[in-house]
Amino acid sequence: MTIALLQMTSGIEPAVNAATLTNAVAQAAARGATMLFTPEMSGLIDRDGERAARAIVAEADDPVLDAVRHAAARAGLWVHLGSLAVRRPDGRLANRGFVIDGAGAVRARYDKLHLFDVDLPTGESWRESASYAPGDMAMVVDTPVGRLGLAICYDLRFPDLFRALTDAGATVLAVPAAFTLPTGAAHWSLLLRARAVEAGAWVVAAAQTGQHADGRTTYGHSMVVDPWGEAVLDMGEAAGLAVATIDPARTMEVRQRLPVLDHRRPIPPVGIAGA
Ligand SMILES: O=C(O)CNC(=O)[C@H](CS)NC(=O)CCC(=O)C(=O)O
Repeated sequence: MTIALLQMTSGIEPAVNAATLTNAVAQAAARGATMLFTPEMSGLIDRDGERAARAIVAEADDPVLDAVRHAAARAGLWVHLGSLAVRRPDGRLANRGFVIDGAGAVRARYDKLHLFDVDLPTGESWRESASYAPGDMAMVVDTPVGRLGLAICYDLRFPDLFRALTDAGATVLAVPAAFTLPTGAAHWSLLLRARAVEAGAWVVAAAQTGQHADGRTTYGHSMVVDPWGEAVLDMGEAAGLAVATIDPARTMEVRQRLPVLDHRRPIPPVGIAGA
């Protein structure tokens, strides 16, 4: 099964990002892919809050979602649109991922659960929760590549979410991202490989990369990790499209060889000695 990943340097103009996405859909189909994966915030990367607020609309009015759905239908390709910023009915924003089928229909949505409120030693400071509301539901969805568990970026640091997705039958875990440079260099591949090994599942992580028009820099290194923890694709820093092969039989083989999912135990109460 061939999948495609789009590594992007999304900018501040949704129409330009939409064109990159629709081109990638056509290219991925031409290269024989069954499904395309795109990064977090594919449709807009803009840290200018006022300008972004004008560009971010309700899901039903989102021009990027509309363009990608039509492209998917034209190509007969499934697409995981890693995320878009959308305005919720209550006025707050959601960082929302979409799984779109080969007829252009939205099969699943997922609103990022863990919001990135972090101060880095470099002086970079993020307060995602100032504008975004967290989701209230985790999600798996059946796709041609298997049962797909949905996560977004900073979610990668919370293994409980991935455990829940695995318990719900996920055999492929999607982690679209826009990682920072320092945290990417220190933790990105480590955490992706750990999630794959713990779950005995494929991890597909399409990422933002490079210097964005809003001034930020992202880490890149979109990856596919197999259920044994081996990185079968690492896209480095250049933007563009790559393909990889997902073998569902490999999941079963690894889960049989090392049946950690069957060996789980309810964790008994934790004693605190010396207290
Ligand atoms: O808001 C946008 O425009 C795009 N979204 C992001 O950049 C998000 C939220 S600020 N970034 C992360 O979650 C980085 C996590 C990370 O780097 C880590 O966990 O180390």
